Amino acid sequence: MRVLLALGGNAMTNADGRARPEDQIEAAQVAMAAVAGLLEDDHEVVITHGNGPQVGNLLVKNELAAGVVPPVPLDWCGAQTQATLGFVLMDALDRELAVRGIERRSAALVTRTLVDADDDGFTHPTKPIGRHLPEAEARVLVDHGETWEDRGEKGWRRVVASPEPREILDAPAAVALIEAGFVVVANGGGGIPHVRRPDGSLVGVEAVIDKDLGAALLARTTGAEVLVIATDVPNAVVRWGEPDAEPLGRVTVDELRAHAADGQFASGSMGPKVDAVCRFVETTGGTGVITSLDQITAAVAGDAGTVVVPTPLGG
Ligand SMILES: NC(=O)OP(=O)(O)O
Repeated sequence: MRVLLALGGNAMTNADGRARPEDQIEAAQVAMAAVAGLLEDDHEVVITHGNGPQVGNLLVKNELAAGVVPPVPLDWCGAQTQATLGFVLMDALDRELAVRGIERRSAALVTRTLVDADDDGFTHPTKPIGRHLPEAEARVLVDHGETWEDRGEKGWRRVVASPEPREILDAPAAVALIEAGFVVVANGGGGIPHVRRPDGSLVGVEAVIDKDLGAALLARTTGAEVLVIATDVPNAVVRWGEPDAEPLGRVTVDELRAHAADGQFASGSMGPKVDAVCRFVETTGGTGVITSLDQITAAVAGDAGTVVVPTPLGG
């Protein structure tokens, strides 16, 4: 089967959310063990990844160095994260494949994604990026024109525009590489957001696309049969944090949509993951999976994780 694996920002940092190079290399190694497991089971694997921590760190570097070297816009920062995380993932996969004696080549594709210039996301920033700060420090940055919001016990986090992904512009290149046998890393950070000008040309815009929604579109566009959203918990859970909390196993897409409508999944964390797998299942009839990295091979076999399937006719 062709499997699209979406790695969250947390899968590319250490347990405290730190994104030093060594943290990212170590986290990538864990993720690529899961990919190698899927390859051993004869699946084709396409990988995408988040970039929230990394793109936020690049913006901070921009600000600190502004008087010395020219700052670059947010779409440039997103492109830089695709390149950096792409090579880190490829190196980690090569190491894992060598240990297991598997021969497979990989490629990381700088990928542009089309968004609408008048998307509400440009006027209502929702995408959390970068580090958490205490409220007092965040409010100083708000006074300088940035948008920050309270993200709970970890503190405040900057939020930026996050328009809806409409088209993976470079999907044909990804498909060509997949068909040629490559393990492809594509559409990192949801893709580099672009709009089409009235004359038909493309231009990058300052935003960060939700990588789960980008993953759902990439999975559909590349003909994946399974979309796996890897996160830090083995299942989506209803009544999270309550004594009768219930991890969801196999559910229909209508059942999962009903839980979402009931407010069971937090926006900015489990909410977009649930929305992404539902979109994928609804538009393709394929299977959506939400699970942790260590459960991925079992989840793709239907034996672990939250496995979302089409609602039967009349169901
Ligand atoms: N772009 C994006 O959604 O990144 P994270 O998953 O790391 O937040």
